[in-house]
Amino acid sequence: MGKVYVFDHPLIQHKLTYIRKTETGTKEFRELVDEVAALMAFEITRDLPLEEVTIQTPVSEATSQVISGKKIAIIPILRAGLGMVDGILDLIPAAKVGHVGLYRDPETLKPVEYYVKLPSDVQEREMIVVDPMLATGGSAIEAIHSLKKRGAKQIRLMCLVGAPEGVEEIHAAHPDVDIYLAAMDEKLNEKGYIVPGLGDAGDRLFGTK
Ligand SMILES: O=P(O)(O)OC[C@H]1O[C@H](OP(=O)(O)OP(=O)(O)O)[C@H](O)[C@@H]1O
Ligand SMILES: O=c1cc[nH]c(=O)[nH]1
Ligand SMILES: [Mg+2]
Repeated sequence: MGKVYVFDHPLIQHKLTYIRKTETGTKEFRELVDEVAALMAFEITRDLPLEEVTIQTPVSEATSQVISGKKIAIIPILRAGLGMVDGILDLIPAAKVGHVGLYRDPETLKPVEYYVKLPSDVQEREMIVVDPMLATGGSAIEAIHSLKKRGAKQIRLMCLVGAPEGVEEIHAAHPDVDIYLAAMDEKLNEKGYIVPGLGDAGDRLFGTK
């Protein structure tokens, strides 16, 4: 069974509060999502393997540590996942970026896939699937399924806000995938929106409503 981690760092929680607020406009919303994604990337990379190297400081020779070549790919679920990419790349500039295009049908709440483009070395990379919202879980389940179908072996899911219903569905469909959240909210409403949530992440990011 996959694990769920909720990042309780005060900076993440503070910024998330402003992301949630109705009066936060597109520009600020976008900046805050970017900043929270970077802070979450800092937390999620805690377990990256290190190796020792010998270097020369201005004073002496020293043994020091560098990240030992772990290959990472960031996979935003379009559209809203795009809002998290730049913040993560600020911390992991060598990561490759793959895209999975999905939208949730507003009537059925089922995901509809319209685009997939991944790095060619999918099998060797650790994939971090990103999307601000984990609601019913349908979109993330489909995205992860799409990655596995193309050979991905190591997959993690990073979202800003999750609903308990969606987390449960991911565990059932993909027990090998750990989930990383900035907040676990209360529930879904009758339209499949996260309560209290932050509204429609894609529309708020791109100003389409
Ligand atoms: O867990 P689920 O119930 O599947 O819902 C979550 C999905 O819904 C939103 O995308 P949306 O369909 O609004 O597409 P968009 O990002 O293009 O706005 C969100 O960004 C997730 O991808
Ligand atoms: O609350 C929700 C649920 C799905 N998609 C969103 O953007 N927000
Ligand atoms: Mg949307």
